[in-house]
Amino acid sequence: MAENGERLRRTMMFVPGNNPGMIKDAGIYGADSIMFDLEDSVSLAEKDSARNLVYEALKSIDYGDAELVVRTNGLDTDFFEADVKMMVKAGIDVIRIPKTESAAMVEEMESLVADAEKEFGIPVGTTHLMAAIESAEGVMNVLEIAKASDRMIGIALSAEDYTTDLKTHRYPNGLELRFARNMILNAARAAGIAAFDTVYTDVDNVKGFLAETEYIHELGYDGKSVINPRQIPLVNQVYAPSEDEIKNAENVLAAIEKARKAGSGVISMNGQMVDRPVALRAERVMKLAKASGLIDKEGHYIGK
Ligand SMILES: CC(=O)SCCNC(=O)CCNC(=O)[C@H](O)C(C)(C)COP(=O)(O)OP(=O)(O)OC[C@H]1O[C@@H](n2cnc3c(N)ncnc32)[C@H](O)[C@@H]1OP(=O)(O)O
Ligand SMILES: O=C([O-])CC(=O)C(=O)O
Ligand SMILES: [Mg+2]
Repeated sequence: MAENGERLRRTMMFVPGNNPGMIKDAGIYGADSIMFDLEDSVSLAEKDSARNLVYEALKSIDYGDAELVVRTNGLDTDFFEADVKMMVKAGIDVIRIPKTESAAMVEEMESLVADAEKEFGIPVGTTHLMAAIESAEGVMNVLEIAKASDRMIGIALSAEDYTTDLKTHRYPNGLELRFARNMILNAARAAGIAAFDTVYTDVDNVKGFLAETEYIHELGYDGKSVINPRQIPLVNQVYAPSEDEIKNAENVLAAIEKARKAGSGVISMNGQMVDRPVALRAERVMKLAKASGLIDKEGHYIGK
């Protein structure tokens, strides 16, 4: 399984935990993170068999560099403890907590995960957590949720449940999600973790999906939960920097290096001030360019 820590998470693909075919092939589509779902895509009758299926897949299938995530059933269900135990035993990278409403819920999950790590001889702290924000209560408490544990790598908007809770539904312009999207992004940044946007369920609507992805990319989101492999290249396309952005980032990094050698933290580049935040943005552009296959080993633009 992949290392956690600072990594690109443009796409996190939901894979229903009761679907052997989808589970078997989930690694071939190039998702940055693969999320096996034991919660809402699995019927009550299939909860135990899905858990076993995902466990066996994690033990036997090579998913390459993808980060492996599982969405367990909720803390208030009869399946939650067994889900956590088996997924930790399988060595999952990240557990996605559904319908998170408070720091106490993250702490409860953390305690169970720590017990399982001890039981299975896994170093305590290995398994990371993320929280899905799916209700008004979750949005109002999002900062305490984001900061609730050192294991937290991200928080995600889950707009299907959230709009149901708000007594609205999803509209093409996304106005009903504005408050939650801004709250979640700001809480993630305040806590130093990743922010993921919600799924887009109208899988055949490429135009609508691209518009939503461009919007959350502009807001600053790290990436998006997706439900279908066809959505992966579309997200990657939006997150791929342009030639101009890459060349500018190269110049910024060269300029800041020149400044550093001269003992300064700031330099002028074609009349524009370059300092630390500009350099940090340039580094992120280069990281995305590399992931998008747009630069060579030396870090130079090689085109699309
Ligand atoms: C509100 C929530 O909780 S959302 C999260 C829970 N929901 C999910 O996890 C849904 C996951 N997605 C799916 O089940 C499906 O993609 C659907 C129902 C949305 C669309 O189904 P289809 O239109 O039949 O998919 P499509 O024709 O694009 O499938 C193409 C291929 O991709 C595979 N595929 C589709 N979705 C996924 C997926 N999420 N993970 C892995 N493989 C997938 C299919 O098995 C198919 O493979 P094949 O060509 O080898 O047969
Ligand atoms: O996390 C998601 O985007 C999917 C989900 O459960 C929801 O929208 O309620
Ligand atoms: Mg949900």
